[in-house]
Amino acid sequence: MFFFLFKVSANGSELISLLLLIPSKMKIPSLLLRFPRCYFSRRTCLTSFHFTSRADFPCIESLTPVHPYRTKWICSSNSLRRELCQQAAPDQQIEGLSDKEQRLVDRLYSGLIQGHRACLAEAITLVESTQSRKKKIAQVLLQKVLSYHREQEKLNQGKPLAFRVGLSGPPGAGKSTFIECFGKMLTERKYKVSVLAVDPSSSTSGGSLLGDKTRMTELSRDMNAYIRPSPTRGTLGGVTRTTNEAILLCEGGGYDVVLVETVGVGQSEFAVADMVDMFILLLPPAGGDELQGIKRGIIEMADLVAINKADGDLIVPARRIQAEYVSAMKLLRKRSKVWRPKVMRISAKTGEGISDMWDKMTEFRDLMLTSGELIAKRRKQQKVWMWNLIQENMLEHFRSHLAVKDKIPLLEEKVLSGVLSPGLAADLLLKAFKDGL
Ligand SMILES: Nc1nc2c(ncn2[C@@H]2O[C@H](COP(=O)(O)OP(=O)(O)OP(=O)(O)O)[C@@H](O)[C@H]2O)c(=O)[nH]1
Repeated sequence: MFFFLFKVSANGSELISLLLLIPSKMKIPSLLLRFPRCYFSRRTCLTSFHFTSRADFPCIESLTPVHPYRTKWICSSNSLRRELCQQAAPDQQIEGLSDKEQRLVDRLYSGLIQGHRACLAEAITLVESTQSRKKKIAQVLLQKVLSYHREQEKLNQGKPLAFRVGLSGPPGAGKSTFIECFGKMLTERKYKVSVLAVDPSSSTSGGSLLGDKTRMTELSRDMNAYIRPSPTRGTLGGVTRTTNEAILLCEGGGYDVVLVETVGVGQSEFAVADMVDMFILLLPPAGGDELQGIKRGIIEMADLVAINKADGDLIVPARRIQAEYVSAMKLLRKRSKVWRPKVMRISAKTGEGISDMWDKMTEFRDLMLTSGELIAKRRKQQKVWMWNLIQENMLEHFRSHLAVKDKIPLLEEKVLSGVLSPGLAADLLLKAFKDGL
């Protein structure tokens, strides 16, 4: 037997929340977990569900509150259960999952939004899976997390739940030292921080540049931080899919700042710039020659350039590099009406400038938010995400299609030996694919 409490607004028109009292050791009924508009956080013996409007639950139309915070017992578990069953939106209904898979989704979803790190880790592993069945389960989970997101953002007056920050820089720029220092500063200020390290090298070299366990040792022990290396299987599409989804899961897990780290010498940072609110480039105090690996385009994407290691003997070169970047960035095309990219000096080792950098970052976020640019950017990113996924899946589908699979090596060989032009080979493959559809 459960008991329900409703909290209503002063004029009675808004249902603020529904509290469901469940003994702390009792399992949350899976039916409630499945319902897309149910949100809960277990507090000792209380589990609360938040709804945005009374319209969500017509059965309480007759409720007349006398006090803004008046609570009222309203119905038994059975009547709410009936209503939940009727209201589950068709697009949210989970079809084709076995009971076991359904239980997995429910468990991960409930653990995730209650902030359990183990569930977040398991959920990210699920979205990273390449197995088609697991991919399907992951999509169901993500859909639930997305609905949760939407509702939480509504409750937050439309403001995004988390600040998504991309961080890139060449190897040795001091990224891990910076994240350790920056992350600790944020957790001390009571923020929850997650770090997703996108490491395109891990699939090809077998080793991991960013996933190294010795990096960020202090932060990884911090209960308010979550660090996750994210292998991408070498494809850009892999970065897009798994990282975007991991960001969403971290936000669902209640992380206020989601930091996405890339090495800065490949293509992945371009993909990452398309999924974050702010893109930061971390550079060592070194001149052009030493930074050859850094692509020019990356500098153009930066909202903030931080020249690291501005301490000791390196202060002078750091000042010089800062001045160089300030003038170089003046020549870049303006990407925002409210923000001009900044160049700052910091020292991840001494912590100097890190707090100022956070101030600049929040200034950026606030300006972008009030001007509407942040929301517009996120919307655009959703579209880019969709098309990147289509591109990736289409290519996979194309390569493995029976009509072309066997022809590919032969035609590639002919193109390599110069017998066939690339254009003609592509036409032949595309025709075979279309005919085989
Ligand atoms: N003087 C000084 N050294 C620093 C600073 N930040 C990092 N370092 C040093 O720079 C070296 C590289 O730092 P990391 O944090 O490992 O750099 P990274 O960018 O994560 O490098 P990868 O893991 O190779 O990508 C280490 O020896 C750090 O001690 C800084 O602010 N000042």
